[in-house]
Amino acid sequence: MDLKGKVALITGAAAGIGLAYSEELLKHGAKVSLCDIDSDIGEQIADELGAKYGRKNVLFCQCDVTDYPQYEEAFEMTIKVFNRLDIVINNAGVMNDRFWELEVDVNLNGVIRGTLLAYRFMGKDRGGQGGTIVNTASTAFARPQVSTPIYTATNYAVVGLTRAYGDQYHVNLTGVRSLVLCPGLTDTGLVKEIRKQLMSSEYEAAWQRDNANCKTQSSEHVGRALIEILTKGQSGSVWVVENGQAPREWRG
Ligand SMILES: NC(=O)C1=CN([C@@H]2O[C@H](COP(=O)(O)OP(=O)(O)OC[C@H]3O[C@@H](n4cnc5c(N)ncnc54)[C@H](O)[C@@H]3O)[C@@H](O)[C@H]2O)C=CC1
Ligand SMILES: CCCCCC(=O)CC\C=C/C=C/C=C/[C@@H](O)[C@@H](O)CCCC(=O)O
Repeated sequence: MDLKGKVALITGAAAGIGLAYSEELLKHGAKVSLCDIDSDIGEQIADELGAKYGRKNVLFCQCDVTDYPQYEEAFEMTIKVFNRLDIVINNAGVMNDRFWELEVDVNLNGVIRGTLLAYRFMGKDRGGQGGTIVNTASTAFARPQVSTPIYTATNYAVVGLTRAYGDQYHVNLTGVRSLVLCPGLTDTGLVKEIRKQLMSSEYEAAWQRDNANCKTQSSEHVGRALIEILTKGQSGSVWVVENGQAPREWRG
């Protein structure tokens, strides 16, 4: 896929994996709409990336993915500024099973909102030009993270959503392809104080076991993997990126 001149909207773009996706897309000539709930860091990142890759190529939209009207405004603003939309990356996520309703609202409902909006603004059946949706899930969908059952459930659901919408039936109807990228343990700010992010402090032993054989990879590695997946991923495909290795397609 030639990314030059393409426009991508990325959620959770102010930090971690979303930021790495954004920078990699800019390096490949795309324009990015950085969407994040955190406007202080978001504006700062947009300034930094704008200085590096051209101010006209970077936009920041303050947006909470749990709030449909805010999310809708981010789509409208992106299209108003860049005049097109080609790629939607539903990446914003949290990991805290103690606040499980919020976790489900961000990690699953947020992806559903972003997917419905992507079809509305890019779907050929709705007057759009078609495009690509990339969802971020986690390797926890294939190898349950025992310490965080609810976080694990949201990732299962996102993979199911992507596979169903990724079917050729929806591609024929809308001209929109859907893919899912599942990173393994990645060095970001998702875990701040693990003790407070598990449902019970007794789950800490399970957390240690969950991660015992994982090699932490950088978010830049996941960013580079996105470009490979965008180039060769068929609609409905599921991509695992873990231990700093090249992306591999998961076939069940
Ligand atoms: N770090 C890791 O080891 C892994 C992360 N993932 C997934 O990758 C995605 C990104 O996570 P990381 O970059 O690691 O986390 P991070 O915490 O570094 O970045 C997440 C970003 O999302 C934003 N965000 C949080 N709630 C939001 C909301 N309601 N609306 C809009 N933005 C919101 C945050 O402000 C932050 O900028 C998540 O979906 C996570 O589940 C998947 C597998 C492994
Ligand atoms: C085994 C399944 C891996 C699934 C990966 C996830 O989706 C959840 C990972 C969540 C957060 C990862 C954060 C990584 C942080 C690193 O900076 C590193 O500090 C982690 C250290 C682990 C620990 O504290 O024991």
